[in-house]
Order: sequence, then structure tokens, then C-alpha cells
Amino acid sequence: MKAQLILEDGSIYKGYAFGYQGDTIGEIVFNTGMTGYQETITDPSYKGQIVLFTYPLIGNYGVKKLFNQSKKPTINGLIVKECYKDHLDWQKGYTLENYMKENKIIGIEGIDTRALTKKIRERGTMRGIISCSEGLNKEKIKEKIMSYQNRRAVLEVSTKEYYRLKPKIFNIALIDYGVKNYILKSFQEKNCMVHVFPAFSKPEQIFKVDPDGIVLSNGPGDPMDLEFLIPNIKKIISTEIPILGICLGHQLLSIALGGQTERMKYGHRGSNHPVKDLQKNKIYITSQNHGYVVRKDSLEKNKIVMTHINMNDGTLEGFRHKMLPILSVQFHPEAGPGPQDSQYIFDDFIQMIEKAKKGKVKSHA
Ligand SMILES: NC(=O)CC[C@H](N)C(=O)O
Repeated sequence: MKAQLILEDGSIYKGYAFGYQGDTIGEIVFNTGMTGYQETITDPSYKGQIVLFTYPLIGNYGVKKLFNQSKKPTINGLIVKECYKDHLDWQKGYTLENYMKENKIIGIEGIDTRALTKKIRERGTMRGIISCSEGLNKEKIKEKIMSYQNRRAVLEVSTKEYYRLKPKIFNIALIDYGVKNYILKSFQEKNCMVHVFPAFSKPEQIFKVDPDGIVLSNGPGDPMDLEFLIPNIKKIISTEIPILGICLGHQLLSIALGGQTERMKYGHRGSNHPVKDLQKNKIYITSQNHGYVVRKDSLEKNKIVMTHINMNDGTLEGFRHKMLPILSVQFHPEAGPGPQDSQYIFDDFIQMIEKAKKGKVKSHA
């Protein structure tokens, strides 16, 4: 079945429908990962976005429950050059197309994804519609695209109720803004019991579990849209309990510490982003998915030390607080998908917790 992709600048790309059939709208973002499509489409930080994969063949190893980053995908659509549709006997899971049908995810294939990515790199991220309908009214479509907004998606992807994972040595409270399963898994593997709290939880509820450390998770949307969560984060900071911010959590933490975020032209999404750890003087290949970034010049230099920068564009990738036990990264140390290079961030955080427990905290920078 024929389908078309219409962008907010009026350009039209013709292709074929795959997955669930119908019309869908969203912000189009490109991901440069060569593998890991399943982890990407189930990552809640993509909520409300249409994901464009630059790798030309997607679906060639099917979909297996084990790799899901959340219960179900919350992306608004998928754009690929070619989707592999044959069933894979060895894999006993779904084909990507069947998985999309079951989860009502609309896709378009046969698109020149290279040309489209180049356009987004020049023009910046754009909104668009994937449609299987014919004879669309151009004006109406434009109006629909321009009025599309992805506001407060965090509240839709965050857990509705508190839950906790298996008991372990350290007690971690995690605020779920749209957490990926591999973050929870990474903590479990490092002997941490995780208590998961809904995004809007009151700090007092969190303190009740007597956490050794608090994690602010990844999540979708613009951090500036979540200003109502900042007073809670400020209260958490004031307790001096060790905090780790990841991606959206890092952005919210920065705002609570007086920093500012801004929208990037087309963001960082993929499993191959080089980041320099300025303290170790070493470069790591990281997994990333973000469209906003903390402005380097907005950080208060007497309080904050910049610890990581992006090697492609020099943007901020991480910081530590000079007096408080706070560690924060823009990239995804849990990877999933992507190389495990930066798992040491979890170890650094656990070390910070151990130090805080021993009461030896003097300098955290
Ligand atoms: N992965 C994330 O947490 C994404 C953070 C934020 N939604 C952004 O796009 O910048």
C-alpha cells in the first residue's frame, strides 16, 4: 500500500506503508545506530516522535521481549529505507512488522533516508505526517502539522504507581520520568535495590524508603515544560543525599541548580557518540538520545565542574557538583542499545554513595 510523508516545510516523500496502517503525526528525529532498533523504539524518551533510522535495513533480527526498554513502544511512527519482513525461525519472537501492528505503530518504507536526514541536519528537526490517505488537503495538513505539540509526555510514560525491585545492598530511589529498563537492570547488577517512583512524587514520599542515593531518569520532551517538578528536585538536592541525573534527569537537575537548557538543531541520537571524560582524559563511545542540551555557560562555575564534553560539537555531556554528592550525565551510561563503555558512571555513583555513607564527604569534584 502506498503512503506518503509530508513535512512541515511542505516537502513530500513517497513510499509504502508497513506496520499498522493509518495516519500519524510527530516530530521527526533521526537515529544513526546500526543495530538496536528495538531498544530505540521502546525507549520512552522517544514518546511522541517519529523515528527515522539512517541504517538502510531495519528489522533483520526481529523483535524479542528481552530487549524491550519499556512495556510497549510509545513512538508515533517509523521511517525506514527497507524493513525486513520474513519470519526468523531461530528467534521465536516477532517480526518487526508484526510487533508494530500489534502495538499500532505506523511505518513508511522506501524513503531515501539519507536525503531526508541531510535535510533535517540543514533545516533542523521538523514535524511531519505519515499518511496512507489519498487526495489530502494541503492547507489542512499544514495546519495540523503546525499545531502538533508533544507536551508533558513524561506524565504519560512515567509509572502510575510506586514499585520496587529485588532487595540488594544499596537502596536507590529512582524518579521515573520515562526510565529505560536497562537503567534498572544496571543498578540491579551493581547490587542496588531500586525503588521506582512516579515523576510527580513528593520528596517526602521518596525519603520514606531511606534512600542511599537518588536517580533522576531519562524521559521525553522539553525539560523547560516540566518546571513544576523543579521545586521537588531542589528539595532533594538540599538533603545532600547523592544524586545521579541521566539525560532528562540531568537536564532537570541542571535547571534546579540554576542552569539553562536549549533546543538543539537536530539533537544526538545513536550509539556512536564520542564523549570525552575531562577528568580521566579519555574518550568513550556513548549511546545518546536527546534534542535539548544544558548550556555550558549557564552553569555556575563556583559550584559546578564540567566533567564530560561531546567530541563532535563540544556540547556539555556531564558535570559534578563541587560541594554536594551530585553526578550528572547527558548520555546514557546503561547503553541499550550501544557499547558498554560508560557503565563506569554507575560505579562512580556507587562510590559516591559509599563515601557519603561513611560521612567522608569533603569534595565531590
Ligand atoms: N533521553 C532523554 O532523557 C531525552 C531528554 C530530552 N527529552 C531531550 O530530548 O533532550
